[in-house]
Parts: sequence; structure tokens; C-alpha cells
Amino acid sequence: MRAGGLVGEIVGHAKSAETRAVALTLFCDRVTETAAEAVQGADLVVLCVPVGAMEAIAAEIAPHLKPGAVVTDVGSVKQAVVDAVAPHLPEGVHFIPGHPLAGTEYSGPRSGFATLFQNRWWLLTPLPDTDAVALARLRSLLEAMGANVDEMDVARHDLVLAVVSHTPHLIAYTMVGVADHMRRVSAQEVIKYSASGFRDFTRIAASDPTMWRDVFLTNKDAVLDILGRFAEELFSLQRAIRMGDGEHLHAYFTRTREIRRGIIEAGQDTAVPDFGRAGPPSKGV
Ligand SMILES: NC(=O)c1ccc[n+]([C@@H]2O[C@H](COP(=O)([O-])OP(=O)(O)OC[C@H]3O[C@@H](n4cnc5c(N)ncnc54)[C@H](O)[C@@H]3O)[C@@H](O)[C@H]2O)c1
Ligand SMILES: O=C(O)C(=O)C[C@]1(C(=O)O)C=C[C@@H](O)C=C1
Repeated sequence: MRAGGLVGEIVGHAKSAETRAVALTLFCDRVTETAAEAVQGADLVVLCVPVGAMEAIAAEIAPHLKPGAVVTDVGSVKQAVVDAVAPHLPEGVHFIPGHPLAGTEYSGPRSGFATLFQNRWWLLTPLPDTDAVALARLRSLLEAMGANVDEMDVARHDLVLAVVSHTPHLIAYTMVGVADHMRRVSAQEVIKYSASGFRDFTRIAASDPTMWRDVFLTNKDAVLDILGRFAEELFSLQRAIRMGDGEHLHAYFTRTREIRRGIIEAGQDTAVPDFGRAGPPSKGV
């Protein structure tokens, strides 16, 4: 917002004085010691705390919100945030839950950068009574930041994110945990020979423990549903390996490769390598 000159004054609040000091040097015009002070007179309030901290913040800011203000959030789970925040907000304040599908394994004020949201999805999960004008204003601000905005039902969001983000994170955490427990493979070897697949897992598994604890505690049903399905698929592959069923494995991997190719063709992966004019290697590379 700062880089694009999209808003007037940016007022920030964070729990720690150190974070506030850094935010002031990087992107805030002003910081305040309490969240209540930060929201006074604000047209737009963006809640950027772990999902489990949303309720306390909502309760604190509620009496200080300006009538007509828009309150949104960036939490990775939406039903839990709606349940935590909506009951506290006064009549005349517009609550529009949101979730940018952009981020890294790093956290803290130094981890943000101006291009973070460019060409990334930003999902909004408006409620049945969400004001259309407030929604349109928020949408155009996010689009001006370079995001692609889509609207989605709250429950659908939580199920979709359990598939495309939450369960994959749990699997990465688990795989790194497995390597850690493998006494036969020394820690040194794991670090030294980390092939790129495992290296990507370790990056994901370095994500913030508080944030991810809250994601799993609050999107419990959807994650357990997807984990159940994951276990069934895993057992089918385990059985194919045990039985030497190469046909099953080949057919399975052919299907998953088509899914990846579909993602690339739809332009949904910005990290695709540029193979140059020769095009991608055709086979087996
Ligand atoms: N990191 C990502 O990849 C990513 C992407 C999309 C959405 N999100 C969501 O964004 C939110 C913030 O994540 P982040 O990565 O920006 O984390 P962050 O650690 O950079 O920022 C979180 C902030 O919340 C504050 N905080 C923590 N506990 C608090 C409490 N109990 N009361 C008041 N303040 C508290 C911290 O001081 C910190 O300033 C989370 O809800 C997360 O699910 C994160
Ligand atoms: O690349 C990463 O570090 C991320 O995992 C970011 C990621 C994701 O799953 O895509 C993580 C959680 C968020 O809610 C949104 C984005």
C-alpha cells in the first residue's frame, strides 16, 4: 500500500516495542502501543495476527472503531476468524474476512516486501449481509496492490485451503520429523545430501510454529478429512510398492503429472523455470 501510494496514513500496532520500531522505519507512518489507539479514525483495519489471537484483538478494538469502517483480516482459516471477530463488531462496521495466498516461511515485519501480493490470489469470504460498496472498495485496493481477488464461501475456503496449503504443511512437518528420528541417517547426511524435494519440505517446515499451531487447531475438521483421504492414498501406494505393482504406480504418477501440467498451463505457478526457446525437456529429465 505504501509503495503504491494507495492510502493516506498507515498506522501500525504490534505487541512488542521492537516490532513497532522496525515497522515504523519500514512502512508505518505512525505506531501505537495499543491496538485500540491504532484503529481510532481508521477507514480500514487489517488484522494480521495468528488466528488464535483474533478474538482478543477484536474485543479490544471494537469500541474504538469508526462507524462505516471496514475491518478485514489475513488469517489462514476463515470460519474460526468469523466466529472470533464478528460477534464483537458494532453495527455499522463492515467486516470482510480475507486471506492472501502469499507468504513465506519467514515472519516478522522485515519479512514483508512490496511485491509480495503481485499476481497472487487474495480470497475474500464475504458474509451474507456484507455491504456491497465496502466489498467493492476493499477489492479495488487489493487489486491495486497487484493481487487477483476472488470471493468464496467461508466453509469452501477452509476445505480448499486444507487441500492446497494446510495438509501439505503438515506433511512437510512430518517428513522433516521422520528424517530427524532416523538415527540410521545422521543429521549431517540429511543436511549434506538434501535433495531438492526434501529441501523444499525443510523450507515449509521452518514456518512459524504459533501460526501453524493455530491453523491446525482451528481448521480441525477439514484437515482431518483431508488427512484421512491422504492416508488412504498412501496405503494404496504402499501396497503397490509391496506387491511390485508397477502399473499402479505408473498410472498414479502419470495422473499427478497431468495435474501439475494443468497448473502450469493455467499460469498458476510463478516459479516455473524458464527453459528458453528449446522448451521443457520432453521426457525423463
Ligand atoms: N506467513 C504466511 O505465509 C501467511 C500467509 C497468509 C496468511 N497468513 C496469516 O497471517 C497472520 C499473521 O501471520 P504472519 O506470517 O504475518 O505472522 P507475523 O509473526 O509476521 O505477525 C504476527 C503478529 O501478530 C502479533 N501477535 C501474535 N500473538 C499475538 C497476540 N496474542 N496478541 C496480539 N498480537 C499478537 C505478533 O506480535 C506479530 O506482530 C496469521 O493469521 C496467518 O495465518 C500468513
Ligand atoms: O510458500 C510458503 O511459505 C507458504 O506456504 C505460503 C502459504 C501457502 O500455503 O501457500 C502459507 C499459508 C498461508 O495461509 C498462505 C500462503
